[in-house]
Amino acid sequence: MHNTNTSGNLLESPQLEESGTSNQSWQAETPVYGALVLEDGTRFEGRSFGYQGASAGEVVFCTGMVGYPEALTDASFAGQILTMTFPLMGNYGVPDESLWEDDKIHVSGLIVSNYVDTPSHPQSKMSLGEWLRREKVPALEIKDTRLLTQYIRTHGAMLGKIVFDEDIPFYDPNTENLVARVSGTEVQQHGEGETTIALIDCGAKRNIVRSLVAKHVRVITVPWDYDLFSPECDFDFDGILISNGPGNPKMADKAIATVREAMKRGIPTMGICLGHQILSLAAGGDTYKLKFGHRSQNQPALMQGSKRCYITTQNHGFAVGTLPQDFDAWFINANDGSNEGIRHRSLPFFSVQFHPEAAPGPEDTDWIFDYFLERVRGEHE
Ligand SMILES: NC(=O)CC[C@H](N)C(=O)O
Repeated sequence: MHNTNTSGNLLESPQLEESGTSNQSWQAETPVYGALVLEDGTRFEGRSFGYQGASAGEVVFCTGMVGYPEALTDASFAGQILTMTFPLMGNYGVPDESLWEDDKIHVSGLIVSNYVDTPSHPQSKMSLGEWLRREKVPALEIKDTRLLTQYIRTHGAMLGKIVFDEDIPFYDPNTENLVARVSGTEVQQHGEGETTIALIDCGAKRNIVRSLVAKHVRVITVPWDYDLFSPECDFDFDGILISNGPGNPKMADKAIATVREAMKRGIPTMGICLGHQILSLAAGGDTYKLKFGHRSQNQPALMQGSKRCYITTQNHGFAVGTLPQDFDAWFINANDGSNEGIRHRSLPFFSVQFHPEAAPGPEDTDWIFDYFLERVRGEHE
């Protein structure tokens, strides 16, 4: 067990300073300190710049340089304490909600090395700290995020908690059906077009809908447990897209059952991230938990049968291990060889572990949506 102070040195015992009143701003005269405590007792002391309230979850790290507004509002991070490894966070503030990936922050907590409280960007509406305090999400500046990241890389994914004066129990988000918590509860229509895609919302990033609507598609978003094949479903659709989402894919049983039925009926179906895992499980494959996951905007995905390597946005802790029968690996992660996509040998069923909608990150794999739409419309040879 180690303890670190704000300069990353190992300490003998926790050195929590006296906390001030709740929700103190960064400029407060008395800085507020808290600690990130890992499940093995390792402790990182840090200055608070978010909400002053304890929070527990799984500690993960993201090596992207930018994109914190998108990451914080990505529902796939629900139940997770996110560590940003790039050393400066907050410098471009927080944009208007129309640029977020959902209408609220989903991370359980945020850990950074250096927090910048004076944003400089024409689109900034508020500082990162102000946003976190407003949404009651704790955040610490622990300085040595490298030590924390190396620790997780060495020991594997870990539970953790951000604490102030009061202790709380650890919480494992992967034992709960988080998809049910973040999925929309209503059927919603977006955009206009001759092609209709039913989007199973497991915590869908908004850029999935934006990307499809920009391609003149009508998108009907349905809750994760909606039965697309029940007589009560009063709309027609040409293809199904399964979204990203939080937690262990095996918890999303109703979505898995819907996708199994869709494939039985031969309906063109595509999955993104959690959707990739759900499609794989529905087709008879299996998933497992990676040691520490892939979270960044520079994950290399090698397209099988070619020399192409796409630089992709990713945010996942689980992966597809056993491939379903009659499917081939479509993409492989160049860093660790794990699966990044599968494709049925003859039918229009396929999925990718990375995010073709990006947000944040490179738009290089936006063509996957076109690939899907061509198959939905029967335009491919
Ligand atoms: N971004 C996602 O859809 C994440 C999928 C899943 N929750 C995982 O961590 O692997």
